Amino acid sequence: MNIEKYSRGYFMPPVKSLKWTEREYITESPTWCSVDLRDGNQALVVPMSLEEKLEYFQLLLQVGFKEIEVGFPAASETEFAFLRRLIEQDLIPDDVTIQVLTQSREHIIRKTFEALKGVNKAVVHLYNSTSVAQREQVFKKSEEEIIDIAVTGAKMLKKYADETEGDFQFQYSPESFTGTEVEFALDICNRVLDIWKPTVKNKVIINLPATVSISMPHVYASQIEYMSDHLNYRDNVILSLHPHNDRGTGVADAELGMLAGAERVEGTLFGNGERTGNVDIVTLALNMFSHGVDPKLNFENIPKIISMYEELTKMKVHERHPYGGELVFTAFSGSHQDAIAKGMKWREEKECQYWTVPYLLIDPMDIGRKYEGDIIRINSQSGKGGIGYVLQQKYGLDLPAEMRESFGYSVKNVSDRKHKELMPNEIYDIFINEYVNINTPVEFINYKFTQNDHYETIVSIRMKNEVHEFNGVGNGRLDAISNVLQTQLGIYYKDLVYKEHAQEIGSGSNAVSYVGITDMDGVVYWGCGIDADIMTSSVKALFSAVNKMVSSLQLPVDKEFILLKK
Ligand SMILES: CC(=O)SCCNC(=O)CCNC(=O)[C@H](O)C(C)(C)COP(=O)(O)OP(=O)(O)OC[C@H]1O[C@@H](n2cnc3c(N)ncnc32)[C@H](O)[C@@H]1OP(=O)(O)O
Ligand SMILES: CC(C)C(=O)C(=O)O
Repeated sequence: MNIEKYSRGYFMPPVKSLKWTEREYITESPTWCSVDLRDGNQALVVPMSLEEKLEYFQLLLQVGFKEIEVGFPAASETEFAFLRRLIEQDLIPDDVTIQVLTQSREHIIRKTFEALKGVNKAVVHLYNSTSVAQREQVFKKSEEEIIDIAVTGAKMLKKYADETEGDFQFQYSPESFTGTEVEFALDICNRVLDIWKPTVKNKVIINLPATVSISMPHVYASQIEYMSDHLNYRDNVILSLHPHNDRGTGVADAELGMLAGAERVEGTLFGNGERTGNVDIVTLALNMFSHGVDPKLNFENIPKIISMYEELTKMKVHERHPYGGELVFTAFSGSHQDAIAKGMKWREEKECQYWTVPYLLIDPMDIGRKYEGDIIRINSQSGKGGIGYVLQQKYGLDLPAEMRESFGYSVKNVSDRKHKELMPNEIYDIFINEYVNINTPVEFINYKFTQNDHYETIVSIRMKNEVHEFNGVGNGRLDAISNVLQTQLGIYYKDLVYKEHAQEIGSGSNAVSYVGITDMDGVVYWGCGIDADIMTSSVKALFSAVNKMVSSLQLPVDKEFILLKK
């Protein structure tokens, strides 16, 4: 690769400006300005139609934006008509301020104010490019001539605003700020401010865009801090950021920029915008949770926001997109699933105030995602914790820890062989087929018990189509039946373990029992019984475990019953 072709194209402030490094976190949310309908829209393959813009505008209102750049009215008929529609049909709520963008060219400014006629209030946003590259290559102008574009535009805005009814606030962006010498950017902004003379009542927005992000975020933060410290009329200036994401650091730029003194951020939903996009306001806003700060935007139903966004922009939210992506709350891998399942249980038991579940930055439910099917999904990388969690959450089956392990391997193997993710119903089917009410080759039919100082049983068992009755005794009922299996059928095992619970999910409320037995070589076999009757469920669990052992050891079953060598 031809690395000699590249070098740094940004400028550090003339004096080091690093106070932001000492601020640990953001203490309040900035003023958000959505530029979806302008910067986002201008980057779409097919910009939105008027009706689509109207629908998107409603979406932005629902999310809670109070400042919305609605377009570049001089750009096209649709842009112009959209603004007219908003004004004429009184679609702008009183607590929302719309914003429009204009170049510093008189016919464009005139058209912009024509489009604004009748508006109650609006931000009029003037820009011109200031970077070395743009001055030299695009405008072919000196610094003074570039300043003149800005100053002339600022004067024109003032003139047209004076001639037009409505409250107008002004915004200026030294476009391509990140490629501009910081002193020059400061000078041009101050020259514009001198024209507009901001007051407490009518503050001016100075917007410092990372039009193209060309440095690491700490450089941008230092540039912002320097500007914040040296701008004239600072108390009457709202310092705004407009990061793009060329280096993949749009969010970092915005966060460090806020630490450095910015009070406002322009961005878009899911980061739509020119090239790699504008900074993603969904991410920035939800990141506020990690500072314990209320972002004052409502993303309670992110699935609905995504579906509207995708429909209107024809863009896709990537599966790994922070917060919004389909897979961002999903763990496939075993150790993550195990930690999440334990963390969720801990949270339930301890009634924790703060969200601390491992691997999950926020509670997915807070943004309209669900636990079921979202958090833990199963493939060949999964483990017993996650697989057990799915069975428990979806089907109310709380397997003993040791059984989870053995079942976990069965499920992983199926997923590995089939080379696919397994859905909860497939996992359930594997469980039912492998463990529940297994009745071949030794089929449990029924039992009777009598109780003295011990239990006596008569148990009916079918083998090879013939039903036999056996008598047995034991300390408990399950023990009595287990003794029949061992002493009369010759199916020997040891270390019987047992667990049961009510199945609260699904139809009816069945009892679920789990039995583990160990053969003479130390191999453990598990079975499960599900039945309306708790005793029957435990007997079925025992027979299931026994049948698994008989089948695995290929023990002969005939009229003479099973004769074990050991
Ligand atoms: C970083 C950003 O996102 S900035 C916003 C960019 N958005 C858009 O461009 C979308 C909407 N734009 C448009 O529809 C059109 O570009 C219009 C209507 C604004 C202007 O259209 P046109 O005049 O036909 O074409 P074009 O945009 O190519 O104009 C370029 C001219 O404007 C000048 N120019 C560009 N930006 C500015 C500015 N901010 N202020 C003053 N002049 C400017 C250029 O130097 C060039 O001048 P030249 O003709 O002397 O060479
Ligand atoms: C108009 C300005 C703010 C812009 O969109 C940019 O610089 O990216």
